Amino acid sequence: MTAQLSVTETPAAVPAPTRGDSLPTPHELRQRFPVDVALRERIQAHREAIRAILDGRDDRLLVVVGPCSIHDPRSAREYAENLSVLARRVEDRLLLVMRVYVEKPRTTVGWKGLAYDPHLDGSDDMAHGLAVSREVMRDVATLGLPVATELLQPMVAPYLEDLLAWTAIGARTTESQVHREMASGLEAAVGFKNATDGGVGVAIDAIRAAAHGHRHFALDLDGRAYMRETLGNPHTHVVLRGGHGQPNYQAEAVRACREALRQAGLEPRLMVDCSHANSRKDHRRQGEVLRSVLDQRLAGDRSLVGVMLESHLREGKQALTPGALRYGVSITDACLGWETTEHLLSLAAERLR
Ligand SMILES: O=C[C@H](O)[C@H](O)COP(=O)(O)O
Ligand SMILES: C=C(OP(=O)(O)O)C(=O)O
Repeated sequence: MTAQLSVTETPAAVPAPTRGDSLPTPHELRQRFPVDVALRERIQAHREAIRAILDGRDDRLLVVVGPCSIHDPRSAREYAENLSVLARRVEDRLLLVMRVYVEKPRTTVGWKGLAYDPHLDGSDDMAHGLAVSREVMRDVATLGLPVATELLQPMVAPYLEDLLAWTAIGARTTESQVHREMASGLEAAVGFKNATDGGVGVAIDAIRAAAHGHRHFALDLDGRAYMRETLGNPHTHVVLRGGHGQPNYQAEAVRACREALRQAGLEPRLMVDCSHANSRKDHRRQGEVLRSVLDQRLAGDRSLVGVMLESHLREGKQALTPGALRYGVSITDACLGWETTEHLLSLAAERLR
């Protein structure tokens, strides 16, 4: 017999999603913030420099460094100016790439980044968010710095990817087929983070999947759906970021990952994220992790091709309290301050000389 619902048990109606504002197409934003020939060549040179490090043709250390998230274009530009000066000072031993992270993956909910909510007030002015994200990235690249970001929402990629020299696929999306497909068609090198539980296997699977060509659903520069055919991206690597509060930057964990890569028939190349679970979310510990990576490199481990640091103008983090934000302080994960960052990277270059 069919169960009857009494009047009081009427199921609640599921609210239909509402249609918000239209967004500009990637083509429109590329026209508004164009990349001229000189800048395009510079970005290509940045990509090539990163590929050379990954291929072992350049023995410098790749350093992806910058704010956990960009929330204020002015402080991002000031940070980029500082970093570009430092980049020139250490360029003989380090290739500095700036984190310009405009999308944030959240464990549950929270502010999702500049591209989503540029006014930091829940108004989610995404049209402006995309524009300001592209503008900041272009400014950073114009200063001569290679740009890194995490690509989270595949629809966002066509708005930004011509500006990117290095891309992360985050711990929460490394296992996603959609992200592996996207990575397989990027010109920039891609770092796949290990999973949030510390599992490295998903990042190794991701490298194999992204190395393949794919046909997948995508949007073109005019926002039309199409079938995208990719050739596969051979310039990818694992990023060890620790998991569930346990670090995985120490020699034993690095050796285990290197072996797993070899067994999968892949080049052993790794980046260590000095933040996240590797610092146990204490930004002050990032220096310790960096020192360990340098010790391992100097002891002969050439599989360690890069490090990542979360750093802003000022140390720590702050709650997102509209109208009461301190300039240059992260509103997502806690970061190293500029002076400490400069000191650590100057020392790192000195040790590698
Ligand atoms: O890198 C930033 C955070 O670790 C990541 O976005 C998750 O943040 P949440 O756990 O605060 O949501
Ligand atoms: C979100 C990030 O890292 P993960 O994916 O490792 O948590 C990040 O680097 O900003």
